[in-house]
Amino acid sequence: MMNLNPDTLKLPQRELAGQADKPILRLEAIRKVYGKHVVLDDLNLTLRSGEVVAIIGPSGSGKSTLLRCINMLGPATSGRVVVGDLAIDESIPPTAQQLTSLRRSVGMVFQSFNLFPHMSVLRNVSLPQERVLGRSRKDADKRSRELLARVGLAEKADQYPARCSGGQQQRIAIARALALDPQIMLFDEPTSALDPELGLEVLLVMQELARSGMTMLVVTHEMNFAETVSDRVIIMADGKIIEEGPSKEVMRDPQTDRAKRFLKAVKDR
Ligand SMILES: Nc1ncnc2c1ncn2[C@@H]1O[C@H](COP(=O)(O)OP(=O)(O)OP(=O)(O)O)[C@@H](O)[C@H]1O
Repeated sequence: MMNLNPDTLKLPQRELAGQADKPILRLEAIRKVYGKHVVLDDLNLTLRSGEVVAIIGPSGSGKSTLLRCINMLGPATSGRVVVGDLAIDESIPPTAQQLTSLRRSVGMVFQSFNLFPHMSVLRNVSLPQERVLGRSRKDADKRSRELLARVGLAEKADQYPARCSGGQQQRIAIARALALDPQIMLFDEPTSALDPELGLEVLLVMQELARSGMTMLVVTHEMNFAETVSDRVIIMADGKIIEEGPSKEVMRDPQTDRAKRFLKAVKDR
């Protein structure tokens, strides 16, 4: 079986020159409270254009909640999310225009694929483009076929999702998110519902996406991904970022306090 081996699949240094300082996503003092339970505790985070950041941490540390705040699927209690030129105060209901801009700018891939079972694969990828971007069906279908080819599924376009494996369905979900030409892609444990072999297909697509320069924020338990594909690793616990740093530093040197905390966070899951 193929493997995401750090030595065989190490990416060439991606070209970030010229954009390295440009923040594309800024989270400012994000706080999320359920009753007395503080799930996100004044969290700050900045992603630069083209950066791939892996978030790891024990169950219940707030990783999914954070992603859901970024695209307002579950707004934070307070704080600000800035995506490119769009700034959203999480404590105020967004306008329809803000929400549309956000949905265009931020693509999201979930653990479950959430494809429409009664629509063909092609239609699943085309429909959001028509609804959100106002593309014609012809243009949307053309773009969908390009993206399905990019995720290795050109031949599945006219089939129904039920005829596709879990790994294929997740790759379709990635194509669907990419079809809106997002500035950032969020992934919430995209492989955890899949057998390792099918998960690998998805990871390889994500690796290709990272290589192409897409800005990505990825909640994952895939240590190989965090080590070989991401530029930076963030460790969350109790709604806070307890550690962060370049992947190689965090993942490679088991002697540092940082790495020990990281390993404990993963073991505690
Ligand atoms: N709707 C809700 N109402 C109350 N508490 C919630 C709600 N959604 C999440 N929580 C709590 O928020 C905390 C963080 O949950 P979250 O799903 O973000 O964690 P996580 O780090 O993604 O965990 P996992 O790795 O298990 O998915 C948990 O304690 C959870 O019980």
